Amino acid sequence: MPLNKEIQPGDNDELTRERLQATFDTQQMAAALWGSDLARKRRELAKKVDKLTVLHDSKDMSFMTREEKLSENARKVVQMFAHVADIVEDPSDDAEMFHLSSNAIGHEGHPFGVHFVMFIPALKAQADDEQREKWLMPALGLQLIGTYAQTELGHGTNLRALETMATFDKATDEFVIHTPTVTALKWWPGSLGKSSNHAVVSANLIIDGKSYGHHNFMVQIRDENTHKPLKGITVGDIGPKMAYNASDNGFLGFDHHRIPRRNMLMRHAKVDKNGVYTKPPHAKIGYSAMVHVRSVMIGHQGMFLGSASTIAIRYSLVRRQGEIKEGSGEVKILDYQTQQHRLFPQLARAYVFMFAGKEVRELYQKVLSDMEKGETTLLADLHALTSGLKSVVTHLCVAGMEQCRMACGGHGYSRASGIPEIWGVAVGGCTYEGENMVMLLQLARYLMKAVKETKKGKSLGRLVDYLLLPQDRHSLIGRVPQGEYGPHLAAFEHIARRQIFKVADELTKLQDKGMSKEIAWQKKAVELQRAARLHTRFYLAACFHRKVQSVVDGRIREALADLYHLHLNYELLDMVNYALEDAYLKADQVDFIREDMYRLLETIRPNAISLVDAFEFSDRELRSVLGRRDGHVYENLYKWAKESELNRADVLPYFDKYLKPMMLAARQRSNI
Ligand SMILES: CCCCCCC/C=C/C(=O)SCCNC(=O)CCNC(=O)[C@H](O)C(C)(C)COP(=O)(O)OP(=O)(O)OC[C@H]1O[C@@H](n2cnc3c(N)ncnc32)[C@H](O)[C@@H]1OP(=O)(O)O
Ligand SMILES: Cc1cc2nc3c(=O)[nH]c(=O)nc-3n(C[C@H](O)[C@H](O)[C@H](O)COP(=O)(O)OP(=O)(O)OC[C@H]3O[C@@H](n4cnc5c(N)ncnc54)[C@H](O)[C@@H]3O)c2cc1C
Repeated sequence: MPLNKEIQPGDNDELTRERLQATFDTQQMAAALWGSDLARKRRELAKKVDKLTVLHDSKDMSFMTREEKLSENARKVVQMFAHVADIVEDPSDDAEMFHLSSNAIGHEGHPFGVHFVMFIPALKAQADDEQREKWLMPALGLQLIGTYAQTELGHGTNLRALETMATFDKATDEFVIHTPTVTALKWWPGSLGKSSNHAVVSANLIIDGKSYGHHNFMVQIRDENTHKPLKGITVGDIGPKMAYNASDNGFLGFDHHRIPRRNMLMRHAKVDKNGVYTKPPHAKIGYSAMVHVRSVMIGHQGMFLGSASTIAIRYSLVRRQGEIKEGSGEVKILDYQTQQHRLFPQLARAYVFMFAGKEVRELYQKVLSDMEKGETTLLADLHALTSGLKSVVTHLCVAGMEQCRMACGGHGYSRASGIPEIWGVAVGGCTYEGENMVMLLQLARYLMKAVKETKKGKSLGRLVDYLLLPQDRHSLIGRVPQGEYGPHLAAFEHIARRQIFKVADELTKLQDKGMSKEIAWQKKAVELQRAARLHTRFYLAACFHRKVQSVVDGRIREALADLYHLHLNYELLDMVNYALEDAYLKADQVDFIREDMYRLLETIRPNAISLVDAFEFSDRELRSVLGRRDGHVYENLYKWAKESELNRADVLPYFDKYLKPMMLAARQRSNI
């Protein structure tokens, strides 16, 4: 029995030979990646979706208009819910449902795109028991379609400047929701434009002329039967985007639209019928739906990068181009060192992002259950961690995916590769749920507070305990036996700690000279976001370490350790300037890291296909001609191109309309 479980009769021989070299069992590696239970469920789920033709794409989405895409994904999402009980074991398991959705629908969006990821989490965390009964149950039962309407045309980041008003009218026991200016129009909410009939709307709470800041309100926006906007509501689609075009991101305006007082989500903050306001236990508890998405998107981004790596690595084993030794025949492009250097670090990142995604989800669940009891101590840690991870992971993912695309040459640029669409979806993550730079500065704020605590000999939290440790002056990389690469991990720690203390000292110096805290912060903002990035990259490396240590099976641990060690080398070289600044690393140590990285590229090469097969992405979910499991790329690229709408006739009307008359006239002129 081959260790790589993806081998099937009829596959491209090149890929089969590659798969036979696996040093580990791909299903066991899948269990390490997803957890054994989820890995099994994913496998069974993909088989079931294969059999259910109602869940299959009616044609390649690349050849559809936006309206066709919306309609196609509405059809499939309805079929998905109709069959959900036969396909998944636990419909309340986000991971299983995400896998079902990737297989059946893909990543271009659908009418329930924000319903499950924000609308329901907002209700779970912020609605009181009576409100949960009224909206959460119907929302879970698909009796309504919800979205999360916070961002406005004029403001997305600075939530304190949101303009939408919710003015309490004591006489009628209602809130009057109003959009006072064009910049106050809600702008961007997913599935708002044409699909949703309910929205959790962020608006400034105003009681007796006093503003209490923005709070969340449940607003029905469309009639449940006719789907027409309700009186006082203007709603529509904001138009095409870079990608994600099966989602109708929308705009929304209110003209003194009235809702009952009890439509304010009142688990934490409350307004009674006399207009008496009760503060929530934590000022930012109303931000929980954002924190929810930030926590799930880490793993999702890892999967996007994993998909792009799968496509590029499989294709690089099918594609032959050029000779390494003259006369010995063309080589697979993955045999070029440059190709391995381009792709294997992306593969390693995909693995660690998925591991980090799992860790951060566990922390989110813990904070959520604490919040249920009114306990909010860990909220700041979770906010700091998710802010940093969200920013670093999305940034590295899209940079990595772009490497994957370029590594596929011309065919990578074709939508047939599947990479342009997932790249377009992933890059949205750099902006949504808090623009990356802004969120890095949120983490930096936490790190600066942590430095203050450290100076008192205390730790602000588990994530910053390392700030209390003394700083080594010189790295031991290459000076002691490699072992588990402890000195490498220590270098990540050193670089992060040094940058964090350095910028904290610089801030203090500026303030000591009389500069205000805010202006000093501005002067050091670039250095602050660097500190946040380095801290997060250390967290990721440490997370990879924890994962490798936890694996019991020797073959899996060895293959995973190769990826981990490559990750350490590659990332350290990427930020080596920080280690050279204080001579922590010497030039010969940098050479040592480079040479070890090249050695690891060669070690990983025979396992490359098995490491991507272990993600167990089905062909249906990859939606890529280049990344097909069976490796039959060329004949299918030709088949795919023939589907292009431009090939419906040999001659298209624009030829007769424009080109032919021009050429005729040119010929006539030349005959004169
Ligand atoms: C998975 C696929 C999904 C695809 C669908 C995608 C759907 C996308 C949806 C969206 O994009 S919804 C809209 C998301 N919008 C944002 O993310 C807005 C970003 N802005 C903010 O989050 C905040 O405004 C801010 C940048 C965090 C700043 O907030 P604010 O000005 O109110 O606070 P500060 O003065 O900066 O900080 C005060 C204090 O509060 C702490 N804090 C801020 N946020 C949180 C939080 N979420 N949880 C806990 N604590 C928080 C902050 O750290 C400060 O603490 P101290 O330093 O004072 O202790
Ligand atoms: C695909 C997609 C889906 C979305 N879905 C939703 C949704 O469902 N619901 C919803 O409410 N919103 C949604 N959004 C909106 C999204 O949350 C906002 O676009 C995002 O929070 C950024 O806000 P902004 O657009 O106002 O950018 P801006 O804040 O205007 O940012 C522009 C630039 O200014 C910089 N900047 C801004 N403030 C600061 C600062 N304090 N310090 C330093 N630099 C700063 C930023 O870093 C950035 O470079 C979605 C957006 C996208 C792209």
